[in-house]
Amino acid sequence: MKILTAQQLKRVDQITLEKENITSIELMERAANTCAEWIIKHYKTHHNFYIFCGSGNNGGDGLAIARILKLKHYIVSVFIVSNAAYSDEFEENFERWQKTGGPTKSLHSDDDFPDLSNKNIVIIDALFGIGLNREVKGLTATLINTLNHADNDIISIDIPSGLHADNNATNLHAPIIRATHTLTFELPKIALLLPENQEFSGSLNLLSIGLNQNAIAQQESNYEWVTAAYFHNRIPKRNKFSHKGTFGHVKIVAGSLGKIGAAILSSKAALRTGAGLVTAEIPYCGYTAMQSANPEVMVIPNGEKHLDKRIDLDDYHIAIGPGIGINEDTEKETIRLISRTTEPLVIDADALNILAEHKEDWDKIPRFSILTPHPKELSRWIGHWKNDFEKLELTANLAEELGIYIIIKGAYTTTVTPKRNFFFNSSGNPGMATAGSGDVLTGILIALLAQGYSSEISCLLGTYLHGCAGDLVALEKGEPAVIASDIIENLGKAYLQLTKIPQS
Ligand SMILES: NC(=O)C1=CN([C@@H]2O[C@H](COP(=O)(O)OP(=O)(O)OC[C@H]3O[C@@H](n4cnc5c(N)ncnc54)[C@H](O)[C@@H]3O)[C@@H](O)[C@H]2O)[C@@H](O)CC1
Ligand SMILES: Nc1ncnc2c1ncn2[C@@H]1O[C@H](COP(=O)(O)OP(=O)(O)O)[C@@H](O)[C@H]1O
Ligand SMILES: [K+]
Repeated sequence: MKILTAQQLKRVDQITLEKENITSIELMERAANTCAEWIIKHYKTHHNFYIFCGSGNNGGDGLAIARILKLKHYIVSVFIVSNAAYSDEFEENFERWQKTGGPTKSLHSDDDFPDLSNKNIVIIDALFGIGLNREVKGLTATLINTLNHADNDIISIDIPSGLHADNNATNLHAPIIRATHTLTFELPKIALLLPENQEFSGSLNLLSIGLNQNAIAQQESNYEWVTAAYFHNRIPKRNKFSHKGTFGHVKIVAGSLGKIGAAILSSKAALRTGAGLVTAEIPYCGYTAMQSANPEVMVIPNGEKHLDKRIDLDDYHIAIGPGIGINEDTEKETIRLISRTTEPLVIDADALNILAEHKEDWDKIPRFSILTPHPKELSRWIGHWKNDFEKLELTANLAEELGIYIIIKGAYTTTVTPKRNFFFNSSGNPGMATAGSGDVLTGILIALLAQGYSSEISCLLGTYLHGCAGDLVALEKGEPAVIASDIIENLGKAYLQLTKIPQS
């Protein structure tokens, strides 16, 4: 699903109106109904809503939501930041709201702000949507700060008011609503997916309002939101006569004294993702641990406590890095490895840290290799970034120059491609911020490459499956209890969910 700019979304709104022969008011009514449905479902015990409306169509949404909730017997009050000009849809919905007889207050100064000492009152923020294009100032700025200081839940409609939908980088210190939940229409807005804006959106909920899908597909965008739908028809069935050779031989080059667990996790994840054969090349000190934990894995010992010998290539699909540590010998062998193969590698953890120090060797990294840095590791490759857009641009420069894929790990893990496309992963949860969860991703990625998936699909499918398995664990055990081994154990279920193969 594409991620569009505010301007493109307005175009899509317009095409939807023409193609479906509906009015803007009718589309707004759809949007409001979907929001009201969500609110009623999630706030069963709250009966009192304060709805703050701006003068544009976001305010129009707020007024329509107010009416729908009022007609369902909730206690609703509307507050309008007074303005010289209101949009037509606002005017129409204001009239409809007034007919319900619900209370309305115009805000002319902060003396008009309501008392928010009752924490059970739920605030609905319909001040600004994606039409906002400059910093919020004056009374609305004061109102946003006041709402942020209250302890009430805030539900933002479409986007937290004050946030610029496309690029908020220069607006970070402006007044912006800090929502508990954001109900955004149809597609996520790019600003909602970037870590620098994390304090604003709260839980992000995508609500479909039936925008024209062809119109969305026609818009040019190199930002994509990856959901289960992306993989429809992209995961081939296993051939009845296939054998373990069909699904590739993975080699996990990993581990050092005290960090053998990383190698165990990556190897197991590769098996659970469907690699035909898995060999772990690890220091001898991990031999027994690996054989006991993963009897299916073959082991090639390399070094005593750390990797210090030449790594054989053979026909392996190789991932290198988890737990290898930073040691002179290991450094030498890592660089030797990238220089000797043209097959895509998965490069993670300390292999990333080692290579970050050897810029002169970067051009030896095989094309279409996959690098999996978390932001700290990434900064060793691209240096400091001023904002998240610059981070994406600098990463794309590197991906393009070296012809590689870079997976920036974190919430909404982002795959950056050599063609400068950015894929944001929709699955996963903060429970996955736990030791070894990145090692699991490495095993998944190399197993997908071994099975013949392209580097691009391996990145997208790998990050999606990883997140989906993490979500299944969180659902069952709660986010704090998620551990890397559980993610591995749920890879099968995640795969079944994605391919909808009935479980018998
Ligand atoms: N048919 C449609 O167009 C639909 C629109 N929808 C809603 O409409 C929203 C977009 O509405 P609009 O384009 O009217 O814009 P907004 O309601 O987001 O607000 C922008 C309005 O505020 C003014 N403004 C911009 N920056 C300002 C600032 N810093 N200080 C004060 N005023 C400022 C603009 O001139 C404009 O009047 C969406 O986010 C969504 O909530 C939804 O109802 C879906 C359907
Ligand atoms: N808040 C989050 N939401 C979703 N996924 C997350 C979050 N935090 C971390 N993750 C995922 O967990 C993994 C952590 O990897 P990494 O930092 O390399 O951990 P480790 O080195 O312990 O294995 C990544 O795949 C990352 O995307
Ligand atoms: K809003």
